[in-house]
Amino acid sequence: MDEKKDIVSVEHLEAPELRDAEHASSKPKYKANTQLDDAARLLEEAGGHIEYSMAEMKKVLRRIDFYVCFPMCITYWIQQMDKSSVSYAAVFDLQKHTNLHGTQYSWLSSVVYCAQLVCQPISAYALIVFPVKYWVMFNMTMWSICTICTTACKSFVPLLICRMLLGAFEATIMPSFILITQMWWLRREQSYRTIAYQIANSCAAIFGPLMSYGIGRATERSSTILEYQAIFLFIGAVSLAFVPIVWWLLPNSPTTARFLERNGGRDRLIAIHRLKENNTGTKTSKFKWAQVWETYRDPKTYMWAAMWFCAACPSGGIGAFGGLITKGFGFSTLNTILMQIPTGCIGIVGLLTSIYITNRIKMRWPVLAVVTIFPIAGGVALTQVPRSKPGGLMAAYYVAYVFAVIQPLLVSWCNLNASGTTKRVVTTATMFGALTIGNIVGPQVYFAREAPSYLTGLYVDIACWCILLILIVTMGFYLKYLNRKQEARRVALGFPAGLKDMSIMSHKEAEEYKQELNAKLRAAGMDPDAFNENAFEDLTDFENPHFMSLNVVRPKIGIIYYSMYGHTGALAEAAIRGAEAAGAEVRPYNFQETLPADLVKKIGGGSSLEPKHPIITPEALVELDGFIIGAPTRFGRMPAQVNAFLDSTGAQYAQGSLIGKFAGTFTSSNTQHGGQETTHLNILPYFVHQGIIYVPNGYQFKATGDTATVHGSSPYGASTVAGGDGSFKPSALELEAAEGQGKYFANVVGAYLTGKAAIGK
Ligand SMILES: Cc1cc2nc3c(=O)[nH]c(=O)nc-3n(C[C@H](O)[C@H](O)[C@H](O)COP(=O)(O)O)c2cc1C
Repeated sequence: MDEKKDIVSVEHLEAPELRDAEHASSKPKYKANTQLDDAARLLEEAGGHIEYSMAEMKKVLRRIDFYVCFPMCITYWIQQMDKSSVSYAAVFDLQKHTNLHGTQYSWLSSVVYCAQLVCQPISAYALIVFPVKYWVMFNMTMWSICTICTTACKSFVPLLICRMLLGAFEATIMPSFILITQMWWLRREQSYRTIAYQIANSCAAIFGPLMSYGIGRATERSSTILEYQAIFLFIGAVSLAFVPIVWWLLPNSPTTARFLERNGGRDRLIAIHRLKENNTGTKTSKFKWAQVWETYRDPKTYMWAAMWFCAACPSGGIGAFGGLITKGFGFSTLNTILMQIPTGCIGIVGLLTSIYITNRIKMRWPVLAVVTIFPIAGGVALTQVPRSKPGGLMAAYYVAYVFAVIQPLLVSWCNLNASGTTKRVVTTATMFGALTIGNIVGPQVYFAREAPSYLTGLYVDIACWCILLILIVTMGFYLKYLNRKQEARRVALGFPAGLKDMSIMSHKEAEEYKQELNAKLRAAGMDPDAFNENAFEDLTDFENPHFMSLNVVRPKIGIIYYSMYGHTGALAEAAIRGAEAAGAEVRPYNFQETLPADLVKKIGGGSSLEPKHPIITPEALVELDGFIIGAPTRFGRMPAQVNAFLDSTGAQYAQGSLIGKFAGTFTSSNTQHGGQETTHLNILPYFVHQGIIYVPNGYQFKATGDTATVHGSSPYGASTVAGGDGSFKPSALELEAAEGQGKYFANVVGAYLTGKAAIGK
C-alpha cells in the first residue's frame, strides 16, 4: 500500500451547527451526555484537520476494545450469571425449600423480563440525564446486592420481589450498551462487538454451573446455609467484586477517557474522528412522528418482531428450565449442574463457526437458517427419545442448545436495518418489546405438573423455531427483492450497481472496496463524498435496503392549501399520502383565512376557520425544497387568501431565496368550466417571478384523459369538480390524481436533490 493510500482520512471537520442546522437551532436540553457535541468541539479546537494511518487507527481501536469492549463483556457475563442463578438454585431444590408450587417458579424467571420491559424505557431516559458509566455502575452494584439479598428469601413473595428488582436494575444493560457501542465503534465494527459480549453470555453458561457445582459440594453438609442460598450469595458476591474492576476500566466517553491521553491526546482525536463516519446521514435529533408511522407501515418491522419473539420464547423457557429438564433425565444434582457446562461451549463454538461461515459466504440469512434447524431437530428428539435413555436425551438437549447462537446472529442481522434516527429508535424498542415478551412467555409454558418431561414447553419451543425458520427464509428473499428494486432505482439515478455489504468486511476489505467504489463513482462523474458508507450497509443483499433514503436525499415537501368547504382539503390529504409514499418529509400547511368569520359562516364555509395544519409563513416556505399549492377557484382565479400570502413574500423575492425550488398546484371549482385550468394558470406568473421550477402533471393520471364522466384533474395539476351547489365529494379518480401528483412531485424533487448532491453542485 503506498503512503497516500494508507492515509485513512484527511477531512475538513464541520462544527456541529454546520452539520445540522436543525440541531443548531435547538439548545441542548440536558447537561450530561453531550459527548457528540464535545467531540465535535475537540476536533474543531484541533484545527479541524487530522491525518492518521491505518496502523495508527488500528492501534487505537485495539485499546478501545480492551478498555471498552472487555469491561462490557465482564458486565454482560455478570448480569447473565445473576439472572441464571435461579436456574442453578432450582437444581438444588429451591422449589422444595421455599415451598414453590404451580407456576411460581416460572414467575421467578418471567418477572425479571416483566421488570425489564417496564424499566427499559426509564433506563433509556436516564441515560440522557446521567453519564453512561455511572448509570451502568450504579445498576451493576444494585443488581449484585439484589442477588445477595435473594439468599435470605425463604418463600415465593420475597423471591419474586428480589427477582423483580434484579430485572429492573438489569434493564439498563441493553440501552446502555447500545449507546456505548454507538459512541465508540463504526457501524460496521459494531456487530462484532455485540457478538463479543454475546459470547460472554455463553461464558456464563460455563462458569455458572462450575461455580454452582463447587458451591454445591462445599455446602452439601453445611448446617448454616443451604446450597441454593450459597449459590445466590456467592454469585452476588462475585458480581459485586467485579464492580471496582469495571469501574476502573470503563470510560465515560471518548472525550474524557483516560486511556486516550497518550500521544499528547492524538489517540483521542483519532478515536473521535473515526466516528465521524457514523454521523453521516444523521440529519436531526428531533423525534419525528412520520417515521414512527413509517416504522409500523413497514412489513419488516412485524417480521423482525415475530422473529425476536420466536427466538426469545424458547430461550426464556429453556434458560429457566434447562437444569430441571436435564435433572429429569435421571442425573444426580451435582452431575446435572456439570452437564450444563457444554451448553456454554456450544454457544461459543456455534457462534464463532457461524460468524466464520458468514464472513466466508458473505451472507447472513442462510447461516441463521441452518443454525435454526439444529434446535428443531434437538427439540423433536427430546420429545421422542425414550426416558430410559439419558445419554440420547442429553445428546438431544445439546443439539437443541444450538438455539443459543440464534439471538446474537439475529442482533447483527437486523441491527443495521432501519435508518433515520426516530425509525431506528422505534424499531429497536419494538424488537426489545418482542424479545422481552418472548422471554416472559417462555417459562410460562413449562408446567410444573408436566415435570420432568415438560412436553408442552418443548412443543411450543419447536413451533417457535419452525416459525422462525420460515421467517428467516422469507426475510432473506424479501430483502433480496427489495435490494433488486433499490438497485434499479440507484442505477436509474446513475449510481453504480452491485453495492456490497461493508458491515461483514474486515477493515482491509472495506478500505479496498471503498477505493474501488470511489474510483467507479469518479469515473461516472460523481462525488464519492456524497455517497456514505452507512448507506451501503443499508443497501446490500444482507441488510435491509429499504433505507436507500440515506443516500437518496429526502426532500422536504410542503402541501399548502386553502379550503373553505373541504374539497381542496380532501385533495390535499391525498397529495400528502402520495408524497409520504415517495419517502418525502411532508410538511402540511394552511393559508391564513382573511375573511371575517361571520361572513365565512354566512356563505356556508367553515373548514378555513379551523385550520388543520400550521399557517404557512414566508420563513417556513423557504425551508421547503418544493411545495404544492392547493387553491380553490374564485372567479376563475386563485383566492385572495392565497394571493395575500404570495404577496407577503417580497423579502424572499429580494433575497432570491425561492430560486430553484419546485412547485405544483391543485384546485377545485364548482363547475366543469369554472376555472379548472385558469386557476392554475393564474398562479404560474408567481413561480416564474420567483424562479421556481413548475412541475405539471401532464396526462399521466387516468382522470385527466378520461371523458366518460365529468371530473377534474387537468394536465396542470389535480382538481375536483365540487358540483353546482358544492355537494359532490372528490371522486376516486380525482383523489387518485391528487395522490399521484404528491408522489410524482416528491420523486421529481428527490431525484433532483439526490443528483445535485451526487455531483456536488
Ligand atoms: C367568491 C367565490 C367565487 C367562486 N368562483 C367560482 C368560479 O368562478 N367557478 C367555479 O366553478 N366555482 C367558483 N366558486 C366555487 C368554489 O370554487 C368552490 O366552492 C370550491 O371549489 C370548493 O372548494 P373548497 O371546498 O376546498 O372550499 C366560487 C366560490 C366563491 C366563494
